Amino acid sequence: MAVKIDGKSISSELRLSIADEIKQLKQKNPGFEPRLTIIQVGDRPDSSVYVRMKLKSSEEVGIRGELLKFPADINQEELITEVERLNQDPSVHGILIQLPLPEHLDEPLITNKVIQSKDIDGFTNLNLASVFKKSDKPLYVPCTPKGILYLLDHEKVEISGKNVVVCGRSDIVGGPLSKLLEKRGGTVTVIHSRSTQAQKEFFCKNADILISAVGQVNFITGDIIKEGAVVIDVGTNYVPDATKKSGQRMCGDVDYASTEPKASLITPVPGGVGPMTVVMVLANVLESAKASLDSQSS
Ligand SMILES: Nc1nc2c(c(=O)[nH]1)N[C@@H](CN(C=O)c1ccc(C(=O)N[C@@H](CCC(=O)O)C(=O)O)cc1)CN2
Repeated sequence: MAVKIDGKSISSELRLSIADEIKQLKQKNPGFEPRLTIIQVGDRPDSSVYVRMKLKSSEEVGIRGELLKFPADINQEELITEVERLNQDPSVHGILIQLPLPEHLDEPLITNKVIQSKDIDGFTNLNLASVFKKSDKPLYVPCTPKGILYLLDHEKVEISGKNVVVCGRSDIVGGPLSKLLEKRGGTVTVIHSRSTQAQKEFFCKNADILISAVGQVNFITGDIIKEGAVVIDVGTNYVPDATKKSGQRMCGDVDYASTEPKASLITPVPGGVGPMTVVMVLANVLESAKASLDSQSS
């Protein structure tokens, strides 16, 4: 039986320590006020949930969080003008563009408009380049990969020398995460939409650490994992559930029932990686606000 990695309680501990640090910085530096601006375009219910969680957590730790919400049909130039305005505002330390954006908007182009010092999601080309450069360190590690690395370190999981499989190659999770794990000494294989079933099974069966971020229910089942593997589930999928008021239930990519008995450590969904993503937004905003404080005093 696996030990469950409790992302909810680990993120709560970290949130408390962030709150404590902000409180002390405010005492020493009157006027210090970390500030996060979130841009949401449209009304996707899942995005609204994540945005609310980020704003609520910001408030809890002493970060001033605010939401700029735009209609789904906003014109691209208007949105870019807003980002550029926030880039120029010295009181804003973090700019977060909630993804996904509506189809007509060029997501890579828009996320890349955020000035690097406020790119607390870590999605700009400059920041991602430093994730991929062997000897470089990114200014901000993207929040979900940062949360996963924190969980692995918290549970004292050795990465160096291990077979690590990352399922998914998105710009938000799989892409940066696979590189960060490789930088930490893991031998990393990426499984993606063009991988064959045979490749998927072969590599997963040999994985000491298996991370799934594909957004597909039951993508990982117990029969394709190695005995004792560490399994990290990044999936946020919804399946119909008549017992729930909403008529649906959240689940990950991993079939928990068949995987948990073989794994050594496993993250649940909900309550695993998701809460870590939110707390890492706070951690990155705090880093940005501290950097701006340092630049004022030097
Ligand atoms: N600009 C960004 N957009 C998106 C990101 C991101 O990192 N930056 N990631 C995802 C969604 N996401 C954050 O925005 C996110 C997903 C899930 C959770 C979470 O805590 N989930 C809970 C369950 C929540 C629920 O009840 O619905 C859990 O897993 O326990 C937080 C953030 C895409 N967009």
